[in-house]
Amino acid sequence: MTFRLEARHLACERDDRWLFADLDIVVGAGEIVRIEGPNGSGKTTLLKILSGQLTDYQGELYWCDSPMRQVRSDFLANLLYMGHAPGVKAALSPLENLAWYQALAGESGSESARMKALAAVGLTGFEDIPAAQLSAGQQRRIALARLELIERPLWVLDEPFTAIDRDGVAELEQRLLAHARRGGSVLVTTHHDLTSLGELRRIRLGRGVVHAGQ
Ligand SMILES: Nc1ncnc2c1ncn2[C@@H]1O[C@H](COP(=O)(O)OP(=O)(O)OP(=O)(O)O)[C@@H](O)[C@H]1O
Repeated sequence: MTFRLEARHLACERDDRWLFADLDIVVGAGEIVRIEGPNGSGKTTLLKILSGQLTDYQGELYWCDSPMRQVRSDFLANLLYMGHAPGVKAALSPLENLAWYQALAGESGSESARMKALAAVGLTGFEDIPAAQLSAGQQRRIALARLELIERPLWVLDEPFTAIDRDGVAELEQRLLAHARRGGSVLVTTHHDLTSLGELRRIRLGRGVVHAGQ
């Protein structure tokens, strides 16, 4: 699996303030890259630009060395994006939510695969309970089950550890590591330490000042 997401001279302005400017990013197979910065520094905005959800920016995006606008559907077929809200339908059970995610991804999948994914995130026994009746951490775990269920090489994860307990954080860290070791890559924002992942590539955003680097 070889692939490469690249941003060149990326810049984005909000309310007459540059969130970042002249930002160069390359993410290749097997890499975990952490986007850092204080609240309001532009992490979510950057992830939305990199995942093709926002177009009001300057600079160029490339997927596997081709301009993004020429290969957008190929890029999206390789992307799994998780926003900072869990994106769970409250009236649906965990099993139904996973079927919904699969439908959105253009996949049908089997119930046994969905059960396995829910077991992997600690939701065995809760498969048929409406998500509205589950805790915030359990709802987040439904969303995280996507990482088990839908195979995509590039993960873009905005605060995936929110509401997750300590054991869950450790498990998710290992999941990110395993994905990178299999040749996948991860772009992640988090306020957690991620100590078990060792030295990560970091991109630091600051208030109106850009600190980009390894
Ligand atoms: N659609 C929008 N219109 C105008 N301003 C916006 C919009 N979206 C975000 N902003 C502003 O851009 C700035 C960056 O927001 P963003 O959500 O990217 O920050 P963040 O680093 O992810 O913050 P946090 O750590 O709090 O999640 C904020 O000041 C926000 O108010």
